[in-house]
Amino acid sequence: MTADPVPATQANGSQVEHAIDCQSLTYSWVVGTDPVLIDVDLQLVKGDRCLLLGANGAGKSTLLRILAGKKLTQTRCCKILGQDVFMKPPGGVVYLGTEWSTNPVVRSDIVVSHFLDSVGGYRHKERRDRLLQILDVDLDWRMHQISDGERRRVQLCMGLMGDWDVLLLDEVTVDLDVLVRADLIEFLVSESETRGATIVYATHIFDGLKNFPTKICHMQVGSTPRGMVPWPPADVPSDKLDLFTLALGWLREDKVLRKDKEESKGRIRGPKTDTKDRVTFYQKYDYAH
Ligand SMILES: Nc1ncnc2c1ncn2[C@@H]1O[C@H](COP(=O)(O)OP(=O)(O)OP(=O)(O)O)[C@@H](O)[C@H]1O
Repeated sequence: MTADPVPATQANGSQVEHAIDCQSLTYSWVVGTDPVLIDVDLQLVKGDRCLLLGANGAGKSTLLRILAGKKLTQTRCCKILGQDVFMKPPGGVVYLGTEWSTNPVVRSDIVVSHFLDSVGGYRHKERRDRLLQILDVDLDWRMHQISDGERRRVQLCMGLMGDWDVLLLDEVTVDLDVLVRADLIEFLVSESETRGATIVYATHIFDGLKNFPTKICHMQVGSTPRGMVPWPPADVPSDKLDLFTLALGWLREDKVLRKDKEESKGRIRGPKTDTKDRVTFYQKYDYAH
């Protein structure tokens, strides 16, 4: 049993009210195996918009799923709006991930207006109608006859039409066309600026995002060594801000680190040509033909 996380303190001695407060989170998918998250810290105040940036397999989705209360962790170190995300999940937290669109229910013959009503759309008519416009959704679409991007737009409308305070977005904008994506980003910025909504957004696509984040969290092979990096950086003029170049530099660093880490455990990616008794796929293919 570990102690509760320590609340941060401001310069004047008062405690900061965190919207998300995750400290020293370590997590293994299978107990007793190597952790995929090691001492992860993620602390955001209301109104923050955090870009979660890292290589494939770095642990972004795992972290977002834990924050969404979908995974039981051995230590109690994640709070949202002051409440333990698993033991006492707070209201107002929306998690949107890619797995939703593979659910057979959302690919069945159901009209979008019925679908949205079935998840409470009639209770949030004003916001639902605003989102229908931003996301350019046709209420007469049938869920089994629409494209992946159109289905994603319905998912976003469904997720965002209620009263949410914290939004956890896991790469769900990847199949949106650029116009819908740009309008959605603008909507999210206005939600955080006007009513203090807090957003964590994991993505590999940085187009049109340079004015989105207030903080960047670099997830490096399961850790967060840089903490919360303020964005935009004070010393860089706005025409020189470049998320893509920043990400590329960090991911090159991560690749070396991950390789060293894996090699120290005897794991090597790529073709297996390093041992005497092991033949590669191509060698096997040659023998067989
Ligand atoms: N169900 C699972 N069981 C065991 N290990 C898993 C499981 N899901 C993910 N992992 C492992 O956890 C690590 C982190 O995966 P995660 O999906 O969080 O990465 P990610 O940063 O979101 O990657 P991507 O950018 O590819 O979405 C990976 O090494 C992955 O192999």
